[in-house]
Amino acid sequence: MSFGYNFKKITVVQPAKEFIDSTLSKTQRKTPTVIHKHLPISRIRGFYLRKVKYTQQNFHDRLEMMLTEFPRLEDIHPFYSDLMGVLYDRDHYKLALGQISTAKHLIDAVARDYARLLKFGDSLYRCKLLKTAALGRMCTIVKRQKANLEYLEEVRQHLSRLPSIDPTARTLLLAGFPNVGKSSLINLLTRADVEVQPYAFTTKSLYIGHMDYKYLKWQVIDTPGILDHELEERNTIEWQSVTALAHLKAAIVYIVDISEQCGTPIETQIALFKKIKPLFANKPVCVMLNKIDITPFEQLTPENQEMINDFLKTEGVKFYKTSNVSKEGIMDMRNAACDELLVQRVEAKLRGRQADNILNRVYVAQPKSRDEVDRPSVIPGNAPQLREEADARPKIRTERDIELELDDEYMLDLRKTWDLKNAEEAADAIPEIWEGKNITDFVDPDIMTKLAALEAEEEERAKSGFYDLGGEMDSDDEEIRDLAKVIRRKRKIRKLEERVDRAPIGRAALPRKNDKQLETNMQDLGLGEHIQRGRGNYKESIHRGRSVARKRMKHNDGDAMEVDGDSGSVTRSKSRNRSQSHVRGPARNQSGVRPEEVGKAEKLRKKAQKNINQDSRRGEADRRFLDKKPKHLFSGKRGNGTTDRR
Ligand SMILES: Nc1nc2c(ncn2[C@@H]2O[C@H](COP(=O)(O)OP(=O)(O)OP(=O)(O)O)[C@@H](O)[C@H]2O)c(=O)[nH]1
Ligand SMILES: [Mg+2]
Repeated sequence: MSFGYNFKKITVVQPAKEFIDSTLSKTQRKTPTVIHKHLPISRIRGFYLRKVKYTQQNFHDRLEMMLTEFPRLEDIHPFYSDLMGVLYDRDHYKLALGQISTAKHLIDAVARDYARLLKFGDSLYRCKLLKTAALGRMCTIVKRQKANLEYLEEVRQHLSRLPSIDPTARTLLLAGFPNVGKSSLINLLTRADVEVQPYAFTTKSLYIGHMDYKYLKWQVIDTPGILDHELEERNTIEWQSVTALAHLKAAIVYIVDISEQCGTPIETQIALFKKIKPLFANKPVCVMLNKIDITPFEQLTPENQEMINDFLKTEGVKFYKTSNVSKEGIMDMRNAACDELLVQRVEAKLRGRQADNILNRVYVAQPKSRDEVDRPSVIPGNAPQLREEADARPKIRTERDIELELDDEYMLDLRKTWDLKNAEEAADAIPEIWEGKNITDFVDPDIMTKLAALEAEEEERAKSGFYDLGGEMDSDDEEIRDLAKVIRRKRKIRKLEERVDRAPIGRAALPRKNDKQLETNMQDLGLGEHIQRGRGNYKESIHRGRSVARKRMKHNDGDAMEVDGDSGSVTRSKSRNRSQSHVRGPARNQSGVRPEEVGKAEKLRKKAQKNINQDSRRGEADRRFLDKKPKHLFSGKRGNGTTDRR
């Protein structure tokens, strides 16, 4: 709606029960849930106080939102104010909002009282009881608003479906008895598709349609029919029409069915017009004598003709004989009504202060000739001579001319235009500066000679066949590679075989790291290298060949060969695993650190971790949903069972 009312965007009003459920559930979800009686009492109090405050805040916010979103009857256009008054009962509406406001204050008061009481709570149990009482009282207050909330929701739904009538726009308002052809007319004038039926009270509420006239936008409003009786006896349906007639500054089109097909005598229709005429004060009024296709004016009974002739004498009202079926007179009537309204609106605007203000600000310039003298254009006498001189002057050869002349060979040289004291300096090199240093200062003056020498050397090498050797070595290379492949394969096979031999049956190999302590002990005893991995009993560990062999080799001991015995050429450890362990790098916390600084690094690591550990200690607020969809939050409506689990 362009005029500032947005009745369509009011938030849904939940029924009391759902309102309470969702608010309590929110408290449950958003506040800590674990407290212990051994904790300091201040913490216990804070825990429950938070729950009370949080619930109050939520109730408060939701109620406050209702109060701000539902329009206040005093603040909106009188048309809407009255229409809402008629449709929803002004008193009921105001009372409902008033009670919501009271409920809001009561909830605030409850929270305040219990917050005070909670300060004296001396045990978890008492604090909990106080919290329960506070929440319970708040819920009771909301529960009492059940009827109001339901009513407001109905109002909200109805409001959102009200036609978007702009009370200030250019409007044609159709009025008359039921069944005279108002809806037929709006369907003719606009694209509104209002229901047309041959019985009374087809239209039961206001309808709006839009049309263009004189490049302006117009709204046409169809109203329910009005019966001829006293104001007090009118029903809600009729009252809507009366409200529109009373408050909208529109051109009124009053329709009279002269064929009496609608079931109402002409006399009654004219009587109604006279009765509601005060509502038309200061508005352009057109009367349509409708359905002339059924009964033309001439075929009316003499009494009726006379009555209408009398009626025609009414001052300030224009009459048109029309038919919605043959469309006779419809456009004349519409144009006249619109024109009249336009004139009236312009006059009203000019009367207002706003128009004055605009005229004061706008100045419309109206040029006037200063005298009657004829002033033809003048060409100075020496003009041809000046032109000749200009032509005779030698032409300047521009850079563009040169470019066109030279075509591809052209090079833009901006230096030639430089105006220097010594003209030859124009071609000087300009020092190139990079990071505050002159680049030429860093150029090796002999770089070119050095490069030449290098190139000469390269050439020499190429000539002497230095680079040709590569191809010949290829065959040798391949042999070595093949051999390496065979060796690698053999090694792999042997490794696998050994593993098969040595695998303890039914017992997992003990990972080495678990034996740290024992290992060091063994090392202290000088047995470090003899730990038999994967076996439990270290005392029974066998001496392997390699380490001994190595030691002896260190001492140049000839007996080394004898220890292995089986092979004369290769000295090999009996444990392949062991023999390859030294290939693994140092421990992760030692790699990249100097050995003497390992301790220090470890200390630093622990220190850095300390704060993190302290901060991430799990507390009561670390609420985790082990169950991602806790039943009580997702299981929808509850049955008749207890609700005390909150
Ligand atoms: N012959 C004829 N019938 C018409 C004319 N205008 C309306 N009607 C008929 O009159 C009947 C009532 O027309 P509506 O347009 O529904 O009348 P209404 O004033 O909107 O009636 P309510 O909505 O009940 O107040 C319908 O059957 C129309 O076809 C007309 O100019 N000539
Ligand atoms: Mg109608």
